Amino acid sequence: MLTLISATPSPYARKVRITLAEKNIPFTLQTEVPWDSTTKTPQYNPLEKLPVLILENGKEAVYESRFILEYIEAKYPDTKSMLPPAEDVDARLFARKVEVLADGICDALVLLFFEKQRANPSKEWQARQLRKVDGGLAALAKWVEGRDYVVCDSFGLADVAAGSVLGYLRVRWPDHPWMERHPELKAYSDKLEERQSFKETVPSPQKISDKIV
Ligand SMILES: N[C@@H](CCC(=O)N[C@@H](CS(=O)(=O)O)C(=O)NCC(=O)O)C(=O)O
Repeated sequence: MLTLISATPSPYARKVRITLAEKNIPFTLQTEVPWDSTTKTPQYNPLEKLPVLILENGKEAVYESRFILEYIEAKYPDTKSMLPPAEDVDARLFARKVEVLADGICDALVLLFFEKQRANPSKEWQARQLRKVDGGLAALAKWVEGRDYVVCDSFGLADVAAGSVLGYLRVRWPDHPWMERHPELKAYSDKLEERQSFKETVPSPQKISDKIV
């Protein structure tokens, strides 16, 4: 069986958990704190990041969430596709563009999270990351406006990625004003959180024991 190394707050890992659930692909969830020395992640990913998908042989591993999702789509063709039909090239590329934007917002949020923990956090660095978060959310809000799903009016990869970053904001930045600033994003996120695959993967904070910054 597949094993997914995940962490409770991880928006990147949530994308994979949601996708495996939507495709009804069974897997074992291995929850870790990638920042602690106890993590097994480096044994499977030299970049020491999760999520990591450990394949059935227990040895080979796939890492980097975008690639894990591409791998799952390619290797499990009989499951529900998370992408528009192959002939709709532009829609498929747009879905991946939404994932790039959503992941980029997550990247800036992670950098912001750790900068705030430094002894002397840089105001300029925090401002730069927050600009990326706010700019990314504004772009996402435009794509989502008035729609239930971002691409081709059906649930797919773009919604998994967009829903994961919005769910991450709920947990990691409860005081970020994105819901007031973009009510359409809030409505969109609320609807996604009603899906079973979202309900069973709600993120939560983790306790990091090691000193990392
Ligand atoms: N681009 C990567 C980012 C993954 C990532 O940053 N994972 C974090 C955990 S979390 O932020 O998702 O909770 C990690 O393992 N960090 C450990 C490290 O960077 O050494 C992906 O999409 O998989």
